[in-house]
Amino acid sequence: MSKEKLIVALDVDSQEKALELVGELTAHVGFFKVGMELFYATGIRIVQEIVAAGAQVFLDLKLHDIPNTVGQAARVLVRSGASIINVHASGGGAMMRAAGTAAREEADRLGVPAPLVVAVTVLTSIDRQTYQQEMGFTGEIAERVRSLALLTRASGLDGVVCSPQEIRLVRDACGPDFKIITPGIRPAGAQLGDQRRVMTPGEAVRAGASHLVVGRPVTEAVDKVAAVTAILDEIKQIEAGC
Ligand SMILES: O=c1ccn([C@@H]2O[C@H](COP(=O)(O)O)[C@@H](O)[C@H]2O)c(=O)[nH]1
Repeated sequence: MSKEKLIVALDVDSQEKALELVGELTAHVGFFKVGMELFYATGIRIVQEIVAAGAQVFLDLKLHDIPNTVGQAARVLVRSGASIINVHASGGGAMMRAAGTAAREEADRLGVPAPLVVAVTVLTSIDRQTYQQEMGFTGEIAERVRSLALLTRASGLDGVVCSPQEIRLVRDACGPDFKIITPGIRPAGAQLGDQRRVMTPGEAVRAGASHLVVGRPVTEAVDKVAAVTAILDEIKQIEAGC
């Protein structure tokens, strides 16, 4: 269970570096995230290679454009074999419906399982001050995450990306089957970097996350296997009810 719960973010700039990380971690990790840096450097082939190596891929490109453009892009991304693709919820309901419909249609056409399509709510790097003073919102981040999660569900998508600090409110609002994918995961004592709304792996699992996304705490560790093992042990302890 914990092997699928943890998604390691491959934030590197070449196929060689990505496949080296996959090779090193694959005995422990069943899910990897391909984001903009790696995708722009390598294209869709890197996703196909990781899938061929036996792991699942969250293709984190955060599509955000007019509905037709996002729908057509989602159609192409389904051909990669990714298990999860995503859009920005702030693109609106029509855009999200276009992504979901296109992904299901293309998967049907190819005779493959449709990927989960999820929507990013408020980036985990944004804190209250940035949200209100720079971005000009008057309410709380949690309120916006809740309303975007409800819009995501109403638009027929499978779940959201949010910070671990909003897991419980999204779970309460959207129900037990809604996927909640949380970056902003930092083991106790780890560097925050640019992340602002964070929790530890154990806290996020206890709050009800479907998947945890972890990048630098693993990929920048001297002993990456030890870093992953420590996170998995923390997840397992919570799952076992300790
Ligand atoms: O709100 C968001 C959405 C996506 N991300 C992505 O997750 C990883 C986190 O990496 P760390 O090194 O563990 O900070 C990264 O690829 C982001 O693009 C996010 O952090 N927050």
